[in-house]
Amino acid sequence: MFIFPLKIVLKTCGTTKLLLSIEPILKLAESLSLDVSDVKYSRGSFIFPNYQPAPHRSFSEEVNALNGFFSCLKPKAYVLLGDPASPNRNWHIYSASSRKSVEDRTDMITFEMCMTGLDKKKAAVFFKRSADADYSAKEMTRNSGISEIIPSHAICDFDFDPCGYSMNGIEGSGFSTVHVTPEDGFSYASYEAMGFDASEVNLNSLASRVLKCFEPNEFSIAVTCHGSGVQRCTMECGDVDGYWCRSVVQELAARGGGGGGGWVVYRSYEKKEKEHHVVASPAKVSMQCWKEVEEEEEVMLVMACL
Ligand SMILES: C[S@@+](CC[C@H](N)C(=O)[O-])C[C@H]1O[C@@H](n2cnc3c(N)ncnc32)[C@H](O)[C@@H]1O
Repeated sequence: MFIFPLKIVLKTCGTTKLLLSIEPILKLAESLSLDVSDVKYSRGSFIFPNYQPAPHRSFSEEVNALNGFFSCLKPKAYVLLGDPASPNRNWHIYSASSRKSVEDRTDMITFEMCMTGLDKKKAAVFFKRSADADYSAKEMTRNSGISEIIPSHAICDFDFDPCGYSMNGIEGSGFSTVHVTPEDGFSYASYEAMGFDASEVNLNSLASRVLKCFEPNEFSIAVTCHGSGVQRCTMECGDVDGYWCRSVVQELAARGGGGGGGWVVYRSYEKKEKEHHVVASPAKVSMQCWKEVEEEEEVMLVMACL
C-alpha cells in the first residue's frame, strides 16, 4: 500500500477482497472533506478464477461493485486481449475521472509487467535457505538484481516463509513494487512503477532490467500514459531482447466526460526459445497445497482525491 497526501494505491493478490476496501477508504476521505477525482482498477487474468470470492468472481461483478461507488464519474471498463494462444493473458481495466481534460505531463506513466514461467535458478533466489538463517529479503533484493532496476528507489522488502517475496520502493512521488511467487509450475512475478518521468526513463531498458531478474517464459507489459507520454509509450517497448512480441493492443483510457487523452498500450511477449521447445501448458500444472492453489495475479486499486 502506498499513501500520498491525495492518492492511495493498493496492490493485492490471491483471494484478497480488494474492492471491499473502497467503502472504508471513502469514509476516511469524507472525514477529511476529500472527494474522489480519479479511480483506476486493473488486473491480469486470474490463474484460478474459480477460487475467487465475491465481489471478484468475474470482471462484470467487479465492475458492478465499482459502479456502486463511482458511476457518477462516467467510468469506462474494458478488457484488452493478449496473445490468443495464452488465455491467461488479458488485461482488465476500470477507469473513471471527474476531470474534463488531462494535463500534458510526461511524469504520469504507469508501467505494469506480469511474468509467468520464471527461470528456475532466478526463482530459487526467493526461497529461504534452512542452512542460512541470515538469508532474508535484503539478500533476495540484492541477489535477484531487483535493487538495480531503479537504484535510486528506497526499498522496503519482505520475505515469506518458506518462499515468496514482496517489495515496495519509493522516491518522491514515484514508486515501484515487486511481488514474486517462485513455486515451480505456477511461478509468477509482477513489477510495477508509477509516477516516473518518461522523458528520463527508457522503458525498453527498464523492461530489460526487470526481465534479467526473472527470465520468464512469457510476460506482458501494460503502459498507461498521458499527454506527451503517449508517443513514448506507443513507440517504446516494441522490441525486447530475446522475446517475440505476440500481440499489441492500444486503447484510449477513460477520462471524465469523455474529454482529455491518455492511452493504455498492452503487449504480450513470449521467449524466443519457445519456438524450439515444447513447453507445459499452464492448465496442466500440478497443485500441491491450498496455499499454492490460492495464488493468482495481483489486482490493483488507485484512488486520487481533490
Ligand atoms: C508475493 S507473496 C504475496 C504478496 C502479497 N500480495 C503482498 O501484497 O504482500 C506470494 C508468495 O508468498 C508465499 N507465501 C507464503 N506465506 C504466505 C502468506 N501468508 N500469504 C501470502 N503468500 C504467502 C506464496 O506461496 C507465494 O510464493
